[in-house]
Amino acid sequence: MLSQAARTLPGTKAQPDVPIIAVENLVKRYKKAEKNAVDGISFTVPAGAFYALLGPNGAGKTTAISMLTTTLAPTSGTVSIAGYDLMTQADLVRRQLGIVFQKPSLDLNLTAEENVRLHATLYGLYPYRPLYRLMPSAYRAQVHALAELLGIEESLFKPVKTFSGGMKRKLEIVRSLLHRPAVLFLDEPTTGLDPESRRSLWDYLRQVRAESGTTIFLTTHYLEEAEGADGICILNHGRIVSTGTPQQIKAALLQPTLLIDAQDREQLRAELQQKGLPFEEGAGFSITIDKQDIHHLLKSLATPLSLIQTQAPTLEDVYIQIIKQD
Ligand SMILES: Nc1ncnc2c1ncn2[C@@H]1O[C@H](COP(=O)(O)OP(=O)(O)OP(=O)(O)O)[C@@H](O)[C@H]1O
Repeated sequence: MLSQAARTLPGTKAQPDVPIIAVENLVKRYKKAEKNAVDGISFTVPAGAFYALLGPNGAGKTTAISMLTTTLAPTSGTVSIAGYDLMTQADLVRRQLGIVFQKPSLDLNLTAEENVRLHATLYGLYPYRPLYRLMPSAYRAQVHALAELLGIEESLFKPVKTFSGGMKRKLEIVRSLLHRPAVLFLDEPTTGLDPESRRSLWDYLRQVRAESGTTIFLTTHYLEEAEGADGICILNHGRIVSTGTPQQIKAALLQPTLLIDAQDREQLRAELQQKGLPFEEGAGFSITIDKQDIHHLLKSLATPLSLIQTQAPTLEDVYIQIIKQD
């Protein structure tokens, strides 16, 4: 469990019905570029949500997240985070953010705790003391609670160079949560991690959300990581090509597939052709069909079936379709 110090919610102006992130017509055109890298995107993220920004290489994700985190100036548009305006109140916005970028920025020769302490004192959160035990008790309580939350408390005093990739990521997250940000930005946080470390990182991030109410804004290439998101925004060529909950995005684009097969494939193929039903033949006959019509179709088939399966589309199926169509 978290100590009181770590549990305290961020000091933001966030209210449940007011979006914690509001982006309106955001544009970025790099110098000498012929096209906008981010081309007029608008979306909102409710406080406490888990929001995912997806898109293929070069879609504009890093450009967008860099603008939202105040490290890159927008060409035009407005962004407000926790009620503060990105253009006119960048300092206040920055205080609301925790950021974990693609490239780790840890000092490998220091221990995990020393990395955290350096960050805490650089950001003026606590006065610097040369030893952990001399640091204020509030700092020690907070570091301990966060390390426990992320499952690295036993390694706090070990040099970071002995850490696995997953542990380094977790340490960066501990560090980025120290000032109790309202929004935690994660740019492809699980790239390069093995499946087990990825899963464990997600378990811990879920816990972070549950315990602190922190909004999580993520970019990822791993579509299954976005399946559990409250909201998703898919970018391509700098524009939003789809947005909504994973269910809404899937429902709008893909219907479930019915997979059937028979000992007598020829007869089944002929029957499907006769009905004018488009199908793909592979491990069986894959038919895209309205849910209501499945029963009707099955009843009408004379060929004895050896396989009947319905397959719901994954976010990845939908994603590939969206990007192909764009
Ligand atoms: N500093 C820069 N100067 C000029 N063009 C840039 C710069 N950074 C990115 N771009 C261009 O902007 C577009 C969007 O790039 P961005 O890195 O934001 O995409 P991304 O979705 O993050 O891609 P990836 O998944 O590969 O990280 C690309 O066409 C890229 O070439």
